[in-house]
Amino acid sequence: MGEISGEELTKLEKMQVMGAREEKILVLVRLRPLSEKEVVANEVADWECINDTTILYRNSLREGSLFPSAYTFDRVFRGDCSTRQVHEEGTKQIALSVVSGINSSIFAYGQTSSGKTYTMNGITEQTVADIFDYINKHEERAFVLKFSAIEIYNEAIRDLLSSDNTPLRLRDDPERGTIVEKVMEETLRDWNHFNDLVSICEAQRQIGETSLNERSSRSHQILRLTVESSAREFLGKDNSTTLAASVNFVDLAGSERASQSLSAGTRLKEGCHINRSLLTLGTVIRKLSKGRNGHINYRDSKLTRILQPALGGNARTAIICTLSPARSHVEQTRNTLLFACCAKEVTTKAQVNVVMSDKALVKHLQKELARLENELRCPATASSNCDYAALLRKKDLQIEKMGKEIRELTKQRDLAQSRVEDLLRLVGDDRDTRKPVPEETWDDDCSELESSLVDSAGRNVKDVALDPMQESVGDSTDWPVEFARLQKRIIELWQACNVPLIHRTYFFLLFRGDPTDSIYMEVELRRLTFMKEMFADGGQAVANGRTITLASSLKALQREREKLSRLMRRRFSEEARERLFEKWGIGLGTKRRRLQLANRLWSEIEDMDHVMESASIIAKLVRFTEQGHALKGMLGLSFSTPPSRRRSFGWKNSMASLL
Ligand SMILES: Nc1ncnc2c1ncn2[C@@H]1O[C@H](COP(=O)(O)OP(=O)(O)OP(=O)(O)O)[C@@H](O)[C@H]1O
Repeated sequence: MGEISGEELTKLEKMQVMGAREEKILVLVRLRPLSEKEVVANEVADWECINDTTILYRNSLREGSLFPSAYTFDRVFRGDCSTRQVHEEGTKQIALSVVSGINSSIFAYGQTSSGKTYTMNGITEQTVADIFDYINKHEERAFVLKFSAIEIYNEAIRDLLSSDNTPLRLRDDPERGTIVEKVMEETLRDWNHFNDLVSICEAQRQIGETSLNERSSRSHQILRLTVESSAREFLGKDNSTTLAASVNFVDLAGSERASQSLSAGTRLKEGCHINRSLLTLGTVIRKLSKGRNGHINYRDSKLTRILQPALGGNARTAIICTLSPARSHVEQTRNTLLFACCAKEVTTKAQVNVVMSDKALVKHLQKELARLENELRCPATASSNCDYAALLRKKDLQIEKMGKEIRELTKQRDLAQSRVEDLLRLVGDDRDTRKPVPEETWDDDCSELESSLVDSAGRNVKDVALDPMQESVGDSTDWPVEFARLQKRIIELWQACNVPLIHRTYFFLLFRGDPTDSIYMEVELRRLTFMKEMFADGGQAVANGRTITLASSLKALQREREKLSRLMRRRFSEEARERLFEKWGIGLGTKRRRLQLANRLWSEIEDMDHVMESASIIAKLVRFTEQGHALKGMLGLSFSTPPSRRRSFGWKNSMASLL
């Protein structure tokens, strides 16, 4: 086992090789028996599981018909079912996906005292026992298990394996999504070690007292087990690959209203936070249940940020909704069932997560590239009867895919640059805000903008491509139609995000509908969607000490227009300028005509003639036409161009060393 250390794994390149598997969240309902306290209080059990999938409210006649009396889920468990049965017949298959490299999450949701902790403790224990059992039966693979545990209490994250109470921070990692910074991760030695760690967590978890449940857990708890495995046969060899995935066990705090647990003082404060997190969880689930359209507010609470992959992302998910059968809890029970009904409409897209070693990945890509290039050169040998154009098209698409993979690899090698920095660079460089730049330096500005374009296209492929919530280019076979759709969407987003006009112009003129352009279109679309979301979310970011907001990008855009207007005097003769003013309806007697024209460029984005004309003017101003072809080559996927002839950028140098 020691051969694949955690450190070693961080050096490996991660790749998702299999197509995503889309499936609905598995929703289970578990009814607990009446508690002793409820029996003593002469409570009546009003809920009954009438078969394996349906739960019935038996008191509906007395209550009238305002609510449905029967609810159907993937599986319902009666009060006398054991947790083992819930695991075996409900969660086991999903939880155990983790050994095959598929992320999974098991949640317990329900009001206080309904049995969440009781259920999750058992499910966690049995899953870990199953994993150890699996490991014992698969000696041909070497496994590493890592365990971490956090709680979210009053919207502060605490490490349950550490006695340090300092709240942990969340960070958006371009590679791994939202991560909890500095969380302790213990490598599990054996079953006893696991039990020791769980005991530490239990002791650390905040326990409060409410009138509903004397040992009510007031925090959300997330236990995470990461499983990595490699075939022993290939360990340490060039072609070694590792499966890596995590399973989350999530025991949520009670979903009841703060008022209902007769909370006061500290308890009331807790209740508000708990409700805020659960409210966001409810909103996210409700929105997702209606499809993925529109903004999903994952970022509104720590809980949903951390659990984003489990809620519609790269994971298999099961939610166990726990219920008390007591009549006095009917309102909360219905709320829980409503949540469960929404949850069963939500789909996730799990993938097998394969980690490849540097060498294995490069070797694989080189081989594949050579094969594709060979087939392109000699199509007849590839298939004598098939349609040559169709073959070319297929190969083009494959090459695009390969290019994407290669750039993913280079991205890994350049972790120093974060996605936000890349985005900020594109929004515009406002280092020159304090002193105006003389016209003589304009060409430098252009090349700087040009570099940022190349840089962003080269570096952002993987992080944007991995975001499951982003819009995707899809597999449309009708490329011209798809191209027009993407182009329109990108132009709209440029406008919405105040993207510099030179960037728009370069991009617009370079990518004119060639099928191999699709990868750039995809990157651009996703990058812009992310940027728009960032702005929409309140939107500011800091890079190199500079803050960029929607407002500052607008200012930068205005400065760019002013620079362009100054450049018109240098690049166009007076006669040419006058022709342009006339064409653009700018009165020759009016003031600041050049600025008027600059202000109109790229302003009517619905009109493609206007867009084309704007791009053509800017291209002349920045002498883009002379550099166009070279620039496209520099964007990184021109396989036929020897690396030495390309302009040199950091990430491309590292690429050259790989190939
Ligand atoms: N299915 C069950 N069978 C028997 N007893 C159960 C069952 N579910 C829960 N209980 C008991 O009910 C009580 C409350 O359960 P538990 O603490 O798990 O509730 P909870 O939903 O986690 O509450 P809280 O949100 O306040 O933490 C415990 O004493 C537990 O042993």
